[in-house]
Amino acid sequence: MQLHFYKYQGTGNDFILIDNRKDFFKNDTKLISRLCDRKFGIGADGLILLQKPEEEADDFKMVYFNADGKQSSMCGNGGRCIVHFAKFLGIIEKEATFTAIDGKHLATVNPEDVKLQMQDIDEVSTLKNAYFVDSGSPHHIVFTENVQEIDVKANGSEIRYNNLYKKTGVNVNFVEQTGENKFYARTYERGVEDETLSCGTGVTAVAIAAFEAGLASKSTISIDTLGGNLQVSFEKEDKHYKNIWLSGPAEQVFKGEILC
Ligand SMILES: N[C@@H](CCC[C@H](N)C(=O)O)C(=O)O
Repeated sequence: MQLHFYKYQGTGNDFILIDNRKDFFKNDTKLISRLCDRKFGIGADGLILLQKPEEEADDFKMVYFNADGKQSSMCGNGGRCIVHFAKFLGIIEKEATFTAIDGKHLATVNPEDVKLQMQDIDEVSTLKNAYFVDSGSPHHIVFTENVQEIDVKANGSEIRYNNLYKKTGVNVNFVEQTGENKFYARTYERGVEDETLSCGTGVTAVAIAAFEAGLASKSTISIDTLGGNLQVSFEKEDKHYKNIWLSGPAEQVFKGEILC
């Protein structure tokens, strides 16, 4: 079969997007990992299916797979890319409502960025020298100095496979404070098993952890990644973080067909 695909990137976190409203693409771990392979396939950190909505109020449904071919939890950058794709396909104009594995999301598209509403966060766990936040995907967060010098793949994989997480895995973020309400984050992603250039649920988790740790005082936080800048804004009510929005650029890079 010839598979028609679109390649997207959101701050360097890259994805294969497939319009699967006609339901022709069936989940196939081996095929998805080959399509995501940078030598034998198209190359991507993950693959995303845009499906017909299951709920009447939605514009579409998002189904996300990591580069290892397995379906996973929420992808924030992928969520921003699929909203851009939905606009390209003419499904939406400036606003979107869609359902992903973690629930309902709202989004807006402008020429310069896509803003995506993330799920509310009720719990920030304090660990030994680290934080844990589930922002749709599970994130371990370490605040550190000299983040550019860290071997993210080696240190991240050690944490991802340790006894605390080895059953389900975790994404690992190394974060340096670079200014007032400004941070630099580097992320080891579960399912890619390597550092990616950016992680949307990762920076969301980092912003909430930074606020909770008293390292940030504003409710809009700027986070640089290897692939560009993302902004996270939120409101805190008691212990509850709500109205969380992740904003940043998303771009269609190319489209093509691949034999599979
Ligand atoms: N790149 C993503 C996160 C994708 C999911 C993650 N690898 C996991 O399996 O938890 C993002 O932008 O949020």
